[in-house]
Amino acid sequence: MKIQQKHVIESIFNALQYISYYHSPDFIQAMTSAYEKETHKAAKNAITQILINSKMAVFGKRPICQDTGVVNVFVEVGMEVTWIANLSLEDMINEGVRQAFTYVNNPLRASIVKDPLFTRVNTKDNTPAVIHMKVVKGEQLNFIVAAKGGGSENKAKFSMLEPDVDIIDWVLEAIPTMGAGWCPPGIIGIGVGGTAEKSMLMAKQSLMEPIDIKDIAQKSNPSNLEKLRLELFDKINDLGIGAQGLGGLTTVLDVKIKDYPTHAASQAVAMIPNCAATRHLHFSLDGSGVAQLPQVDMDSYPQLEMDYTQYKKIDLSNLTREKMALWHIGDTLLLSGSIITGRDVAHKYLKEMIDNGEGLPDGVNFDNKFIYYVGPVDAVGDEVIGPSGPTTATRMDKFTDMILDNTNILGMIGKAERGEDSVQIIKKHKVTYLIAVGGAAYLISKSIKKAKKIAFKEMGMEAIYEFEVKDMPVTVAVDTQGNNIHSIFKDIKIIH
Ligand SMILES: O=C(O)C[C@H](O)C(=O)O
Repeated sequence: MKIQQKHVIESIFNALQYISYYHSPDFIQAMTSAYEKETHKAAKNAITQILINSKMAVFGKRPICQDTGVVNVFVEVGMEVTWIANLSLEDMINEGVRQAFTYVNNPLRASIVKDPLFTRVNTKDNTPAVIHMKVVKGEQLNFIVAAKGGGSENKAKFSMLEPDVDIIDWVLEAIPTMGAGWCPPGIIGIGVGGTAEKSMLMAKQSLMEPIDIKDIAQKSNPSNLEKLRLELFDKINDLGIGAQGLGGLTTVLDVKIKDYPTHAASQAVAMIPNCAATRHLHFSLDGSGVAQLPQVDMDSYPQLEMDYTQYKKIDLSNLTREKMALWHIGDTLLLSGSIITGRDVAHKYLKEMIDNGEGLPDGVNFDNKFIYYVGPVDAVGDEVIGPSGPTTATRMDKFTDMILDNTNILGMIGKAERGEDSVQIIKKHKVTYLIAVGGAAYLISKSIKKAKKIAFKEMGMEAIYEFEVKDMPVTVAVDTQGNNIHSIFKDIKIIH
């Protein structure tokens, strides 16, 4: 049967919409068992939010995470496939991406910028996808469609090791340098062998496999690669990094490894983490129509609710530095009041304006406010704003002194650890750094009651908003005395 272009486009569209709000059942199962065994309070709270958020996303048919990802597609093209098409396969895939990211009922966040070295202009529809094709025997197309978050992709590692270097040592040294910006608990994908680029590709491909480490552990006769996976799984979790880097029992839900023959002189090793918003879907097209996507059994989600009794309510409109000085790391708060958003590009522009003597943009006033590092998904229907989880604060470290020296800000809200310099600046200014849970974006968005763009309005996800929040759940990560909840990373050079 001939493969029809419209079936490819529609299947890609459906797959991307589907994975924007469905975690796969293996992921839910693995995260649920991480929840059940977690004994560290802060980590358990983060996993609880991730699981509640995941279920809410299904009911709302809205993205699990505001970072709806860069689209990665792996396609196997059967040698006997024939077509009814006038676009190239690459163009068909990109058309599916365009339609999925601009779909009126569930628009996803356009995160892709072109001309990455210079203008970095947003392509507005999240194209192009990163596509890998392989020609295989047969008469069908096999697709893996993934949406990979930027925070986890940023932490990819690669080394050309000497052949006798133990990769366990390399992995255990590299993992802490990734900090928490990759939103653990997640999955670590490793590629070993081949050439430099082949190892990277294998690391990414390995992340597309189902979570099965528990099954491997039950095997009476695991292969050498499986034994290595088990050893790495235990040793990485023994590092104690935990959910969101808060210290805990589960940092990884699985460790995947792919290998390939290599040059006698080489041992290429690549590692790519996948985050708490791991999203990928596999389907085939044989010419008979659009791919049928799996039905999800909602009973596979745990019955969890937020325990608001653990939280202290904070009215931001009458918060003072004296009151804030009583907060301690690990305190869980429900924020109500006005906060201002801003992420990478906004910080860059704010710095330029301050350096030029122009001051802050009209309408932006940080006095006694928190800045929230977020790039939201656009609102749809009667939503105030789409999913709005935190972005990696570590990238904003280089702006911390600029912001604190030039505004009367009370603190920052983001995710992951701050660098030691930022912690000292936070302490000097007697402000705080709060974290929201990366991977709980839809849940967080429900605490945003008003959202108004107030600066850089044409910059899509990089615009500055004023949010009016009611009971937004956060945790104190750096307090006014400079105590740091992410002290596990204190002496580690985080690479970001
Ligand atoms: O872009 C975002 O919203 C978040 C990003 O994926 C990050 O983890 O830093």
